[in-house]
Amino acid sequence: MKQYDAIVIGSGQAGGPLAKKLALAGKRTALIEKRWIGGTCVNDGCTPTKTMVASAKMAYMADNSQALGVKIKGFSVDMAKIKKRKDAIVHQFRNGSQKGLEATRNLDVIFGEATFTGDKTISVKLNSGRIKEFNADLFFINTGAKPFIPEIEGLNDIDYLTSTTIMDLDKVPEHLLVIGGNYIGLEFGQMFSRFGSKVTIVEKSGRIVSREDEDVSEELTKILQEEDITILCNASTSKIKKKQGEKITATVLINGSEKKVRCSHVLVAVGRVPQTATLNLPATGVEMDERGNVKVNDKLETNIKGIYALGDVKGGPAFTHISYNDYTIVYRNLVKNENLSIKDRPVPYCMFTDPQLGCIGINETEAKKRKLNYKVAKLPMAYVARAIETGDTRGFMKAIVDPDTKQILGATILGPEGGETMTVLQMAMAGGITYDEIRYFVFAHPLFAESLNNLFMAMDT
Ligand SMILES: Cc1cc2nc3c(=O)[nH]c(=O)nc-3n(C[C@H](O)[C@H](O)[C@H](O)COP(=O)(O)OP(=O)(O)OC[C@H]3O[C@@H](n4cnc5c(N)ncnc54)[C@H](O)[C@@H]3O)c2cc1C
Ligand SMILES: NC(=O)c1ccc[n+]([C@@H]2O[C@H](COP(=O)([O-])OP(=O)(O)OC[C@H]3O[C@@H](n4cnc5c(N)ncnc54)[C@H](O)[C@@H]3O)[C@@H](O)[C@H]2O)c1
Repeated sequence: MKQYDAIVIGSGQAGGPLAKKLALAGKRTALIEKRWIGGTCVNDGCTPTKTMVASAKMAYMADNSQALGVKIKGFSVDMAKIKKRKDAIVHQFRNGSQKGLEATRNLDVIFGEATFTGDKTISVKLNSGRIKEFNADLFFINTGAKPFIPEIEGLNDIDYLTSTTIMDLDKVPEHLLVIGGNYIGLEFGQMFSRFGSKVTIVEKSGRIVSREDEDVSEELTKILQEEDITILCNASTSKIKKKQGEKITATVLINGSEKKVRCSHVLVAVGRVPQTATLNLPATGVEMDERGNVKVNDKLETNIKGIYALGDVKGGPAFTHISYNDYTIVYRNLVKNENLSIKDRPVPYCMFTDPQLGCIGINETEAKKRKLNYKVAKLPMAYVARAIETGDTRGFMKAIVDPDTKQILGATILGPEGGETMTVLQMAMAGGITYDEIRYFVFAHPLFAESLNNLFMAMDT
């Protein structure tokens, strides 16, 4: 059995950089990956989707160019070329990372699936079919998550799509039924609508993006409906049927009444589950919660000393930047002897619909729930000079502030480049810049960020 100082399982957004840094710090390290370097973000998540969102935006702009005085006649969408461009960017990112890892001294990159067989001992089924055993003092689990497939009668009888397989299509679906109305459902729903599909979104809750404030759901619903996307809320798919050579018929229950939706493709986008099943964690004594997430403390250590879990596999906010931040915390604590924790770290996020939805801190719903003394600043994008000039006034800026301390408690920016404007407020929050200072802050004109003056000006003191 080969012995390492450290074994990292999974080359996600934490695993790859952590393995490299541990090896460079002098620890004999192995990185075990069952599929591709870069994990979900690079291969099935952020990189390919945002590449395709860019193509969809181009189609939208071509379709709406007349309003800005530019006529684009007879544009068309070449799905095969969109896929080819996406694949090239994914390969560039993946291969670049792999080369960097393989060239790192002290680091072995091993392609195969890891399973615990005993205390801090794993067996790896190599891609060649051979099995090897390894042990180490330190383990880092970064095995991520995969799409959750709900039990729906008839679903397994069709070639349903997931967020991974939908990006392999080289033809535009005629009618895409999307089950789930949050990040994945909305990003893909809008993207394929812009490519030319008819899109129907079926959402179980009373509204899409149901974790956001109601006005955000309302505005985004309006925006998507303006693009002819059908949104069915309080809706669940009870049955799916497909006769040979015919379309798929989905039976959707909306507030108890039945509706038949005939479609050509079904995308399942109802959340993700941790990839812990094949790890056999009980063999090394690591505890999981009832959903299979690895339980960790604020320093990302499991109940077994020396075994850590990072990224999506531990549950909680599932974003690339959170997984990457997990790596920096674990690395700095172990190698730089710091005393960092994930407690109270900011969790910004941006949904890449168009317009984007960028969020940081608490929203109004949360402020109410916590019975805080708060005020709301809100500015429609229709009042933002940059939005008017560029011809896109959809959405609004909203911030929650503490009227006593003048601190910003949270912000939701639904608008063009909403993620970037949200980040300006995130920096203000981190630096303790108050909203009354932002009122009179000098921003370059005419940026979206400049309108943060007006956002806080519109509030009474
Ligand atoms: C369609 C889509 C779009 C997304 N867009 C965004 C976005 O815009 N912004 C954002 O912040 N987040 C986005 N996310 C979420 C983001 O991709 C994840 O939160 C992020 O990749 C974190 O992953 P991770 O580091 O936990 O592990 P992952 O990246 O999931 O990597 C886990 C790795 O472990 C490997 N593995 C699993 N089990 C084993 C085993 N037993 N042995 C060996 N290897 C194993 C897997 O093959 C995989 O490579 C998106 C996700 C999806 C699905
Ligand atoms: N831009 C980004 O940062 C980004 C983009 C894509 C994905 N992600 C990450 O990927 C994760 C998974 O995204 P997701 O959208 O699949 O999951 P999600 O958990 O965010 O949303 C799932 C949605 O499906 C609904 N739903 C659940 N069961 C349903 C059913 N049977 N019928 C209809 N609707 C149902 C839920 O109410 C919810 O609105 C997210 O947690 C997110 O962190 C992030």
